[in-house]
Amino acid sequence: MSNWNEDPKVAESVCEAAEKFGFFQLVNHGVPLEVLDGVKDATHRFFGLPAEEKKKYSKELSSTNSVRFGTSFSPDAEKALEWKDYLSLFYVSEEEASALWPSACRMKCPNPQLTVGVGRHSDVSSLTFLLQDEIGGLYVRVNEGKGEKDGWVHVPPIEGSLVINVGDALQILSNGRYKSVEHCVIASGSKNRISIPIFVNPKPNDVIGPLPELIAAGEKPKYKNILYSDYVKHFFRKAHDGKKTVAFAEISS
Ligand SMILES: O=C(O)CCC(=O)C(=O)O
Ligand SMILES: [Fe+2]
Repeated sequence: MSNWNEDPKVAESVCEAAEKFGFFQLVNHGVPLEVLDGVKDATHRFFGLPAEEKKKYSKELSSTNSVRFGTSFSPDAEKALEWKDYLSLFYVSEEEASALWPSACRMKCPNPQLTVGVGRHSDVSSLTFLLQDEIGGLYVRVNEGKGEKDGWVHVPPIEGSLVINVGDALQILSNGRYKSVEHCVIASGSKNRISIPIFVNPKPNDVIGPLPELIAAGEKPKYKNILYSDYVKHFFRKAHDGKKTVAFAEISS
């Protein structure tokens, strides 16, 4: 990204990757390495806290909806729990973040072949920016529905890079041009992996649908207009189930 301003090829390859794969990694993005390392250290510090400390941010005890500590994805809906602890921080403003976010996790998975870290899903966001550590385990679906070519590709950790992926909201807004691709995380048998995804979302009260310019240009809308908060609620009502969330917005033919 270092010369995106001068070199039009940078924007072209971003568009091409968003159309073809829906996933790509950014390097030389200008976010200093120390900042990225600081975020990873902070994540380790939080998950390294005693269980009682972390529990203060659980759904039952947290004093705010903007900060939530939990486990799995939707424990009530999952037959087998996903092997994941998370701390969700909903960024509203700098003031709120400094007042409410915790100032500062550990388990080894005894049988990684019997579990998933994060089940197959696509993100509901417009775009996701993901900082992962050096352990790896993120897999992306390629050639979906293309028989033998259908498979999973590992997203190798690259120091200092950010993994970017297109989410369902952008797929819907672009009327399917940019693809929100299925992905999952395989748990490591021996190491604690951390990742910090930043989901850039429409506002809960936004109505999203294929952009009017696209329809004006003669495209047939593939998706209905939907309230984004309804879409997100639909996502969280289910266990992770691949790419099925977007069917909620599809116009049935
Ligand atoms: O941990 C990762 O690399 C990906 C996590 C993920 O896909 C998600 O939280 O939506
Ligand atoms: Fe995801």
